[in-house]
Amino acid sequence: GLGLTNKKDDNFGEWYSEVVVNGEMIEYYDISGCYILRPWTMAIWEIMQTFFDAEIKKMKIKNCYFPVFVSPSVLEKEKDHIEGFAPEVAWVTKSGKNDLEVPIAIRPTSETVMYPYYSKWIRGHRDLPLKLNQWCNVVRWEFSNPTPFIRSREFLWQEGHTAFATKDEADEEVLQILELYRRIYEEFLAIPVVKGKKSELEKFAGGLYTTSVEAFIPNTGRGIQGATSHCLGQNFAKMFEINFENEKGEKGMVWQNSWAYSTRTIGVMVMVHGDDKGLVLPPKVASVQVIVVPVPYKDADTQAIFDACSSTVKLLNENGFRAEADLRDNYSPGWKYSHWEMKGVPLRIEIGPKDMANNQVRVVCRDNSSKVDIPTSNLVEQVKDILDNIQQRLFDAAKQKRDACIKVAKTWEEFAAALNEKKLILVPWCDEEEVEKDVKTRTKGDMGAAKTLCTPFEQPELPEGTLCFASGKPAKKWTYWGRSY
Ligand SMILES: O=C1CCCN[C@@H]1CCCn1cnc2ccccc2c1=O
Repeated sequence: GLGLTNKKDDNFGEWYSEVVVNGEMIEYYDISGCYILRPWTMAIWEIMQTFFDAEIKKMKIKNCYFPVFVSPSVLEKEKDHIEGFAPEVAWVTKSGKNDLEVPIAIRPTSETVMYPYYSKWIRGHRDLPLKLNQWCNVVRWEFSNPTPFIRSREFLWQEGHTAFATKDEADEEVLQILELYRRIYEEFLAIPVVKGKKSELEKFAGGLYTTSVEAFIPNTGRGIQGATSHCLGQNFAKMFEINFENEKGEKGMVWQNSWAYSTRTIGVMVMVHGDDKGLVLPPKVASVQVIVVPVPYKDADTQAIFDACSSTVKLLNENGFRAEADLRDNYSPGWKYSHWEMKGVPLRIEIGPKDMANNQVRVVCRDNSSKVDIPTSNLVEQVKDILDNIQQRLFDAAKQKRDACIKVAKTWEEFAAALNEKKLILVPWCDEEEVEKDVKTRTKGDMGAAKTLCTPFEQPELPEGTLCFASGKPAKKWTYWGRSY
């Protein structure tokens, strides 16, 4: 049959795998950790890409494309950048039957691919700022449990790599990009995120500081890094000798940023909004926002009903909506309802003989199953309002659920209890790396250790004398902790 065999609140992992397959987003592939992205997924990716690409073009950031292959010499340019990641690098060692003289790496990220050329292209201050982005795939040969969209050996992303004459310019862009990532999540995917700064332990080791938008999955009680915007400082400029002559003729190193979001965003959206009937797509990213289904009746004028469906689709498409009609004559209306609910289409319009007679249509919302009959006279206006309401309802519901998972803890006992309750935990912390490592050790287990997720830019009041939840030392900041993906 059509329905899901797994329930979201019973066995989340199986539910998730079933929903992305039954919703026709993913097809499993014969190489572990690799997934086929079907059109239903690519349409969502392209809608986000259209928004983000237009926004970075407004910032005078240009798209480019660098090779997927990296020579070992540049990849291993800087030990501390690559050491932790080396096991994840995939290598090409042969062509045909012959071994390659020197193995070639597949890009896991493109700093080392691009920056030797940044060094060549940047001579004087007039060459700055250099702001490039690329839409591409990257490969990281991960070993922990692969999960469609969330953790795969190959994924699609955009990676921005910018170089400035001053730190101020870099600092400003880091936050501009982070705001775009917040908009991707909150305005398109209807997912609340926290903007903040990563700890020294969790940041990108090759950079100066890392900012991120952090989401949360209530069903598993795990935080998930939604997207990152790093200030690299002058670390890579030093490594790759990217310097320039400023106005006064002095030599200086550039200040750089790098930032990315990936197809992981889509997995977060499925996890947050999906239910036991399948996917639930926010209208802003739904490739089909409205599905029109004819409800023919034995002696009714079936052709007239089909024509009404087609003209309804035409009217909605002319007004900027993404609508389709399911006129297949080999499936019943009931079958079609389940099918498009599984695929998460936000709005269904049913047209039967009664609707025809009353010049109305029956509208059903996917998120809360509400049904309403609306006159065909101002259909476009009503559909616009209903889709906007669905978008807002999905965000409000996700935010309410996420906020209900937030727990403030001031002592170790409160922290440990909250962790067991799968909470997102906000604590006063002394900001000492040793303490962070100690918490990881103390919370190690088959569920994974607790770690810092981010220090939110929005800091609650921290009264004088507040002590760190873990070390008892004077607390310096409020920080979100939890288990994570
Ligand atoms: O996040 C971003 C944003 C986009 C550009 N890259 C940065 C940092 C990537 C960090 N990283 C992550 N996995 C890796 C895996 C293998 C080799 C190197 C790396 C690596 O440098």
